[in-house]
Amino acid sequence: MTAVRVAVIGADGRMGSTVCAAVEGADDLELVERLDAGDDVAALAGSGAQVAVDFTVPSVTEANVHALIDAGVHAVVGTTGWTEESLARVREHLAEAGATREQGLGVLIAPNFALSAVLAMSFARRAARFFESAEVVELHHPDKVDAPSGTAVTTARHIAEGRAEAGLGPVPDATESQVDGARGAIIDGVHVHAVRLRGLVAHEEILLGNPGEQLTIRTDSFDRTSFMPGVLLAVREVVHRPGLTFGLDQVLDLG
Ligand SMILES: NC(=O)C1=CN([C@@H]2O[C@H](COP(=O)(O)OP(=O)(O)OC[C@H]3O[C@@H](n4cnc5c(N)ncnc54)[C@H](O)[C@@H]3O)[C@@H](O)[C@H]2O)C=CC1
Ligand SMILES: O=C(O)C1=N[C@H](C(=O)O)C[C@H](O)C1
Repeated sequence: MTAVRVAVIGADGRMGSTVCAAVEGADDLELVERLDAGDDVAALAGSGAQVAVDFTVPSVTEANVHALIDAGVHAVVGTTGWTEESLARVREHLAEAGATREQGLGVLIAPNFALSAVLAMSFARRAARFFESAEVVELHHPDKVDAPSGTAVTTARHIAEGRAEAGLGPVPDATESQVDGARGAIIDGVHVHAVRLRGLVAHEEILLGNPGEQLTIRTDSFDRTSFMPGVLLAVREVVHRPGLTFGLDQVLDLG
């Protein structure tokens, strides 16, 4: 068995360092490069790396992915901050690169690699059509630089899709006046609230309400090792998935 050669970008960070340890602990993977701020991603072209894992910051991750496509290296990305527009640019770049390569390149971007979070998002999507109200509360460590979390943004979008397919209108809300931000961010019509608290890692509650009842879907990552099985699965899968894959649910066949 030949090991898949892996590079990690953001290797000095909380997630990147955990990914390096996980790759080193996997018999079928080999850690060949650790990159962090100031290193040249384009140099991976000659490094022998087959897959690069990016856990950096929202402001640089898209540029890293384009550099990886140019370098002919598959990408697994956990960094947040992706929009419909930035995803479309990656899709287009991959299509261009694929046309000139025998086997197309794969990019797999997932807002959350923890199984509990992936399932929570999937359950929320399925439950959304049955409830009049839906709100998302995400809770994270205070060193996180973006809010709301990528997971919460994706969860809100899934809920909005489920509601739209069922023909549900806006969530009920009689608020006429508020202190700025009191009702959270509104993403596709779904209110999203962000808590930052020392001691937390990554948590989310999805609240779904009807007259006289509530469904709460909660996911907790108490430790960054919770993301590692998903990251390693993505590394093994991305080489067989040309084009852009968004969300680990696609790999797990959750729909
Ligand atoms: N998809 C998922 O399951 C998860 C996603 N995340 C996301 O991953 C990202 C990183 O999170 P953390 O590791 O907690 O952050 P962190 O701040 O601990 O690590 C980021 C690392 O990226 C490095 N970096 C910054 N600019 C760079 C550049 N241009 N090139 C290379 N490296 C660069 C920093 O020096 C730092 O070492 C965030 O967007 C976070 O939301 C975090 C946990 C799980
Ligand atoms: O910054 C983090 O820590 C996390 N970021 C991701 C997000 O924004 O959704 C995933 C997880 O919530 C941890």
